[in-house]
Amino acid sequence: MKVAVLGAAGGIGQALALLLKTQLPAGSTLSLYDIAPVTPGVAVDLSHIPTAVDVKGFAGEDPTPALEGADVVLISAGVARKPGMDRSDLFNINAGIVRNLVEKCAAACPKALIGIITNPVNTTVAIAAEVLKKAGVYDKNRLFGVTTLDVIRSETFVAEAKGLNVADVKVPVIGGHSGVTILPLLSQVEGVSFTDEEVAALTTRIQNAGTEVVEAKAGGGSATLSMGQAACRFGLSLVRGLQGEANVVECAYVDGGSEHAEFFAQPVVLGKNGVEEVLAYGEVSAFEANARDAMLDTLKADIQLGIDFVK
Ligand SMILES: NC(=O)C1=CN([C@@H]2O[C@H](COP(=O)(O)OP(=O)(O)OC[C@H]3O[C@@H](n4cnc5c(N)ncnc54)[C@H](O)[C@@H]3O)[C@@H](O)[C@H]2O)C=CC1
Ligand SMILES: O=C([O-])CC(=O)C(=O)O
Repeated sequence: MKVAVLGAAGGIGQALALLLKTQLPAGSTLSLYDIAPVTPGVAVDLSHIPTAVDVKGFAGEDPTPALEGADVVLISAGVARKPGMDRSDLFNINAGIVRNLVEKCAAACPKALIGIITNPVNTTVAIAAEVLKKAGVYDKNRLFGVTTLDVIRSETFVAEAKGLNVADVKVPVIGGHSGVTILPLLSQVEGVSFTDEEVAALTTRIQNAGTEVVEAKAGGGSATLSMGQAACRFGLSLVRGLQGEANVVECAYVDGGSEHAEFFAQPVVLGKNGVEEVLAYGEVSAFEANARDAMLDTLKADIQLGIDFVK
């Protein structure tokens, strides 16, 4: 199994690379790429960790050598938020970065599963899809917006609020990955009930959790370590699916035929070809149905921005 990380010298990229070096199946190759010249050094550093995962590092303008033969590509290349910025403020720089990198993926590894971490995810995934369509290699089952951080935050905050063992808490998160488009389905958490006030407060905290980190880091960037963990969980799930493991389920932002929008985060079963099955997200509360309907104009506008950028 070959996993490529693009943006590998960054805050997320380095954390993710470390976790993958220690957790990918034996015999895997971890391929690190970033424009930053330090990247081969990051690979040398990781290569001294005694696991059966081969690490290679590439820098410079062209990611192609890092991408050849990749089964999974995780993209975190781009700029991160500073206090006062919204994720959409990253569009001007990150849209072009994602477009250029996905063009290279289309040429070098057209069958790879691609996970987009770079913000604004609601838009960058639409950009990636358009680029792949233009190249004639688009397969909707192989492209993912990585929204796992919203899931792990929800699990953490619910366990804290209710005094639960976090390992037992599962929270589906649907919609997209910014502000009101992030919708945790708290009504589906097993074994607990929440008051209306708790639902409102937890939902708002989960939606603003990225900003919580941006403000706490006070100009030093956004979530990197928790995102490294989230991307590792998602990347390992992609690998487990590719290896034929059954019942690998994650929430992800996909082109899954949703009635709500062209791209929508919801639970999917992962398999040998990426998305094996898009699962219905099930019953929702009245609060959640309202929040879902209220987000759709924002989500659709975010998606259209990405489509228009490439067309
Ligand atoms: N999906 C999600 O849940 C989350 C997404 N993010 C997003 O992830 C992105 C990366 O965040 P960080 O790692 O904290 O930023 P960072 O600034 O620490 O790292 C970004 C890396 O991308 C590299 N880069 C820039 N242009 C490149 C190009 N054309 N090709 C290859 N590499 C390039 C930079 O050299 C840098 O090493 C941001 O857009 C951020 O908003 C952050 C947290 C959560
Ligand atoms: O908020 C940001 O800019 C980074 C991000 O996507 C998150 O932490 O969820």
